[in-house]
Amino acid sequence: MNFQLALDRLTRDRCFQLLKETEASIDWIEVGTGVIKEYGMTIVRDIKTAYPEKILVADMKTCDAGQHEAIQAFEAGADITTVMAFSADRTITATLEVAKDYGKRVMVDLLGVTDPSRLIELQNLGVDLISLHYGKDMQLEGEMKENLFTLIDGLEGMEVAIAGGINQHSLSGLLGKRLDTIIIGSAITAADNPGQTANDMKKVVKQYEVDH
Ligand SMILES: O=C(CO)[C@H](O)[C@H](O)COP(=O)(O)O
Repeated sequence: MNFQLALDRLTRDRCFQLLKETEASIDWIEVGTGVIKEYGMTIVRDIKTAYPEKILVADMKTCDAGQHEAIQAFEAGADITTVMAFSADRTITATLEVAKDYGKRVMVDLLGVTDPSRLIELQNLGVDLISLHYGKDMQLEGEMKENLFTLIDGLEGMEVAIAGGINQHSLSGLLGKRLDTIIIGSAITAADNPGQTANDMKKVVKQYEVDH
């Protein structure tokens, strides 16, 4: 299972400091949407240059102009760019076409999607990587709900990531689910000791994998 660190609502210096502290525990680095809005594609480029061996996810949250934004992300060194599932099909296929040209990937963010039939449509469009997402603002109403998983009931042939307020307490409840990537942001980035927290959370995942 991949462990993805989401860098959100942080300064550039703090992003690099956090990466230094957590790099041994993380597999994928996500440059968060707000960080990209603040610093542009330069920070995606600079993080990829500093950590070329890590898979870099540019959380572009594209919802239109798919071709243009996918080119921006991949030219900056992203390995994966994100697109919103509610976008027009043409937006999604445009990003997939660019990803194919670059030999890169698209992660489709399911934020706001409640109808499982959209998953079938996405699969038919050629999507092979999705993220279940319980949004930052939704988190103000409580923790991620179990019904998020009904979207992927019986789904095969797609890699699944999950994000949304996952912390040390909720992590273990996710480990039995069919997940390929666990995305963790503030539980690590706002921790007193981010390096230790990332290490502890990664250990829980690794131990689960050894036991199952
Ligand atoms: O995409 C995001 C917000 O839109 C975040 O990257 C994702 O929610 C993970 O961060 P956190 O663990 O703090 O919720």
